[in-house]
Amino acid sequence: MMGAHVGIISPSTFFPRFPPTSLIKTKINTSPVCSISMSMDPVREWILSEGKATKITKISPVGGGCINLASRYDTDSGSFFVKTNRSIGPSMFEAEALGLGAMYETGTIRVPRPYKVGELPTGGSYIIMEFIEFGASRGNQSVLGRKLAEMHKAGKSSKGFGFDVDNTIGSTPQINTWSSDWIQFYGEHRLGYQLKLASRQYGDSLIYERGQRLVKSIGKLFENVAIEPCLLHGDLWSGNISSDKNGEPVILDPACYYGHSEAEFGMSWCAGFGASFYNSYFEVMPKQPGFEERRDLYMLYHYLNHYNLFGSGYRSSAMSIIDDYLALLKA
Ligand SMILES: Nc1ncnc2c1ncn2[C@@H]1O[C@H](COP(=O)(O)OP(=O)(O)OP(=O)(O)O)[C@@H](O)[C@H]1O
Repeated sequence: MMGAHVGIISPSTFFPRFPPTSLIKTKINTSPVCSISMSMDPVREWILSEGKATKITKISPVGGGCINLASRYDTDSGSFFVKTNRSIGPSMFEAEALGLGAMYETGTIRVPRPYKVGELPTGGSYIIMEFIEFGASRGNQSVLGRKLAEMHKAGKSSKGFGFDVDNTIGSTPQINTWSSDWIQFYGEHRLGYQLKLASRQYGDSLIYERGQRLVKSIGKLFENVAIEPCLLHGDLWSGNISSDKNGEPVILDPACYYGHSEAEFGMSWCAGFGASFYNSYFEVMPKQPGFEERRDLYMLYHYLNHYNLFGSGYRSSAMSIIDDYLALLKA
């Protein structure tokens, strides 16, 4: 999927709101008042040109995020969701838009359609995407499981495991260098990266050494398993799962890459997936041999990330997963 699509999508255009006009050079209103305000405000400029609005009727703050400032723009052409970050360049939002775009293109689970990423004239960056009106409930677990599995099934990669850009998991860099070997990819770019970070920032040589010993032995957990790269949301926990007004599940705020489908459950300790979720998921993506034995391995990445992001409260969870595997694998 990624190989087929992202290569041809320019990060500066992503998914134009109205595809037929996407190749037509945008006609910008050049009346004196507008040209001053629009050049100072690229979000407004995009909404009033490619967004096909003639007026913005209301801008309201949207709470809930930690990293960025989020707003809803109501216009005579519908509503837009905009995130801005005053201190960092557009690469974070470009990666988010590429991830949303890749998931959107599978035509499976609902995700906001990304429209535009760019730099703010005063420094920082923005992303404009489809505004989704969320419903009251968290949505149907069984539908969520099925749609997620459909996304995993549809989102294929011809480049192996990885993604076209690096992105972030929380605020930690997530390295997505393409690899044809999942075990190498997961060992080096997921576990290995977090272990190095823990060693560097906390001087935690114990977790580093034991973790690296585990990395060398994880191959045994994948015997007789065929692993295909699947498009993953990458950070699927309850804060990134919602439902629209019709009760359809929506997933947000991804850290996408192509990986083993089971890695999607690495945040399941914060996701509240129940039996109906897994039953529906496995009807579409059958459970592979050894699934249960790999569950903690996939959680380990996220526990290590939480340790690196939030401190020692998560160290013991990560360490006990490592120790249990070292004992199981006699490593
Ligand atoms: N497309 C959307 N349409 C409407 N509301 C959205 C949309 N995307 C996100 N939201 C709402 O805006 C809030 C903030 O968005 P998000 O979580 O993406 O912010 P963030 O600061 O980038 O991320 P983080 O949660 O990692 O801090 C979310 O909690 C959600 O309620």
